[in-house]
Amino acid sequence: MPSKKALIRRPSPRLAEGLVTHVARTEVDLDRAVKQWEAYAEALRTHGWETVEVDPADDCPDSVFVEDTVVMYKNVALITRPGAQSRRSETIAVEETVASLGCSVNWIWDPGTLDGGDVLKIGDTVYVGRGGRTNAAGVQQLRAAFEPLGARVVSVPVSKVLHLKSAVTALPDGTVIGRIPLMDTPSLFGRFLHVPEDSGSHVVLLGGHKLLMAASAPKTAELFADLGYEPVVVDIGEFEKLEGCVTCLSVRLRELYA
Ligand SMILES: NC(=O)NCCC[C@H](N)C(=O)O
Repeated sequence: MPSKKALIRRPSPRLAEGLVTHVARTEVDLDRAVKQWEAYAEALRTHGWETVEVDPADDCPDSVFVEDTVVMYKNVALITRPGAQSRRSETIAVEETVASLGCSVNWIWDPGTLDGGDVLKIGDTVYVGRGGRTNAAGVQQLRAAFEPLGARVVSVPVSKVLHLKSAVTALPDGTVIGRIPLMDTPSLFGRFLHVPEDSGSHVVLLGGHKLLMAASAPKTAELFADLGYEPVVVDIGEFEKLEGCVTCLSVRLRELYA
């Protein structure tokens, strides 16, 4: 049965210590970040999503990026084993939350590593980025978890950005959107639309024609509006300083049976 729940996680007081890999570190304003996170959560609720807060992990600077800790396929929650050691304990409370919501739970095990930001689902095709955070064993374990449920798993090399979804996401009709210079192998994706801004590559599908997008991509928002979509714009500038994007701040649970 379709559900509209979205996991979110309050920023840690140590957010400013979050990892940076492909960008230079700039100072993060925690108060502003908390306000941006609250507005992000409000945007989800305004557009019909019930937000479910995972207990905060105050000692984990990157815990607000909850997407990296769990991948949903149907009603199965695959608890990840994040590629960055400092993020491993983030999964504990996430597992408790998804189990309490009635998900079936599965896990990525050592030696596998996988970040949810590397997983892009388009219908039953599950693209997985093999890059800085997700290794070959993680890809194999993802296949083993989801292919028996009907998924077709396509692995994609990622070397230029943090995660696969730092470079590409998809519109409701399945068109992949992104920036060719950020992609290792654009030819792996079928229908592709090049967007004018790096952060325009990221959309969260809110339902219908609504796309949650970052305020830092105004030209892309204009392009999508012109294509008949309805951009819902949020300022996530403090999270972008840590290589976060709109996708990584929530996990939508659409097929719960509870
Ligand atoms: N899925 C995502 O895009 N996650 C962003 C994670 C950013 C965090 N600073 C990290 O490096 O892990």
